[in-house]
Amino acid sequence: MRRSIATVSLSGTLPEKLEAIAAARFDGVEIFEPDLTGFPGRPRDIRDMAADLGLTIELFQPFRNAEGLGPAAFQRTLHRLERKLDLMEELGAPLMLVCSNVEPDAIDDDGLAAEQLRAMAERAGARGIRLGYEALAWGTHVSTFDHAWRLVERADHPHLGLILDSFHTLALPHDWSGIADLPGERIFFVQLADAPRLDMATLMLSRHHRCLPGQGELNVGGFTEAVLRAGYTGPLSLEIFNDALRSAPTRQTAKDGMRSLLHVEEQVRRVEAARRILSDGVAETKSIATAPRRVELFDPPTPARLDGVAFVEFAVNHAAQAKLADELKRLGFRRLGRHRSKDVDLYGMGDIRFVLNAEPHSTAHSYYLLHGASVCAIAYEVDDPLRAVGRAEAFGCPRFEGRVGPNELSLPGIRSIGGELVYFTRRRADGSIDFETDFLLDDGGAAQPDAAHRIDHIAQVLPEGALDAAILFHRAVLDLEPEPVVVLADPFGLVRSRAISDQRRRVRFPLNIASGRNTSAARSVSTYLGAGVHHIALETSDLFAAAERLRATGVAILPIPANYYDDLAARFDLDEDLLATMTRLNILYDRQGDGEFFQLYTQPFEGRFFFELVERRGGYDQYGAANASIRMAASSQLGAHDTLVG
Ligand SMILES: O=C(O)c1ccc(O)c(O)c1
Ligand SMILES: [Mg+2]
Repeated sequence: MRRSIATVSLSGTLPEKLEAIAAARFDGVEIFEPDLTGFPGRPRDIRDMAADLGLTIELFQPFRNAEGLGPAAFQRTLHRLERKLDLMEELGAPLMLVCSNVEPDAIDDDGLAAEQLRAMAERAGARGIRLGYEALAWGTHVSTFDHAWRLVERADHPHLGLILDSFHTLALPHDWSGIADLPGERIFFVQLADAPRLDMATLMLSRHHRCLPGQGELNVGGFTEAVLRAGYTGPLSLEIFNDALRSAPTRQTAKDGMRSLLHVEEQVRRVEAARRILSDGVAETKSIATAPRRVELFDPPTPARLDGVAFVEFAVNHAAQAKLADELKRLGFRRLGRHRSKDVDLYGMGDIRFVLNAEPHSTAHSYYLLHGASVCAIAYEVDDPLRAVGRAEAFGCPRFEGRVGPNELSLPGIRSIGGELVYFTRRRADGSIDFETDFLLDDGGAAQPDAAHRIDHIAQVLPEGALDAAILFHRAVLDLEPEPVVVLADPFGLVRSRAISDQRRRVRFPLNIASGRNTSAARSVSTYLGAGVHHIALETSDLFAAAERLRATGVAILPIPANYYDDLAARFDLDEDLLATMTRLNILYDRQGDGEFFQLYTQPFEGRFFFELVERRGGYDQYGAANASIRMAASSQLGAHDTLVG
């Protein structure tokens, strides 16, 4: 598959954009006219620049409000067209995007529009240039792909074809199943963009909130599969109008764009596979469903099976190491061992493993210097760690090789987008996890019942604008799926939160973005330079027993106001004794259908992160979003130092 991107998708000057696009290994580029008009050189300089970078200029766009015009206005269109064809000849662009007329006075006459498109195609054809007609979703008379196709078919000119754009096709409630029946050779170009489903005018959604495929909620994979089934063989080109990307780092956007296209290609394979299974046995649909595809698609190693979080690694110095160890012991963790060659301790409770890394001259140490005591790595338990790394590399993640001492294992790992490390490790037949061989294990200490047995979720805060990239990373690399966005109220602003998780809910990450400057999440990001783990929730089978134990060992629990419990009593029919116990133990509550959720929070560690204990009953599948605002308000009442992560 040839991969392309429109220059409007990136920030920067035109040369910066082209360099970033080439560095991310795109094959081609759509030149968006304002990028050219504002460039202090001639079109031929742009052609040379693209050629030097190994980029094909696929298309020049947009040519607007060209059809459905009265005679005088159409004469002006033809005049304008000739000037732009001059430009395109110099630019070396073979295809012009003509979008459907959006002027209120456009004439509603298909015959006229088709005739005018034909006249334009005749002019373009004389120069060896082709025109592609695209329906804008807010076009005055032509707003759907099938209407645009009827005009193209009626105009019947070899230099006129159809341009399909996933946004315009999928954003409207319009049946797009006919795409696969279009003649593929008449589809001249395909643009891809995703978007969230927001209740706003399509024009606003398109101009400001498009996002990379995989970051939004449109079925871009299904759309692309239909386009390829129609027999289309041209490039897939990203066209992302997005406010945040206009100011995001250019190279990062280009890299994310490539990851997104690769993700779409894999989605297409999945749609094809599902279609093949569906059509098995239905003879007449079988040939259509399994007609050989004409282009090759990205085929990465399949996702490894995710069985959970194997360990979480904290970057600490000696003082923080001792303090965190003390906190963990009060929570019920035991020291399980010490690293063979490094200043690193392993703590555990149930299946939970925390690594406290105070080794000087290590990646963890650099992380500590930059961010303070914080989570610097997360390791996943998978069935095949090397396949997991191979897949991540295929999606453009740099592999990480740490320093390995004698008798130590080299853990396969990658650097994640925020700079933290991601490791993959495997459980052995004897039940131990691979990475534990690096530790000289203690022989235990007094066994006590575990307060918690596994990690339920790890919540992270991300800088403004980083959520979409994080969603795409986890989706493409780890095959996690995003859950719906929720908005949480902090006393000093709003926090947008979107969780991503695997189907079996072995791994769950709520990702939080603070939109104000003063929310706890925003202050945490600015104080500690970047993203980070905000809290770790541990799952327990008996939160009430665990809470009593934490009280006894002196863990500082976040105090919850009495008003909250009055409100609970009003909202839910809860047993009075239960409510009294929850009040005493600062346990919060939520309900979803028959499912119930109990949770409590510890006070923040060094103002950086905290722990949560949760008990899920009866299939409760959320995170107590209703309680997050209570938590943020409650922690704002703590001492100034401790309020940072709220
Ligand atoms: O918003 C627009 O005007 C616009 C222009 C060109 C396109 O290809 C498109 O999808 C939208
Ligand atoms: Mg478009």
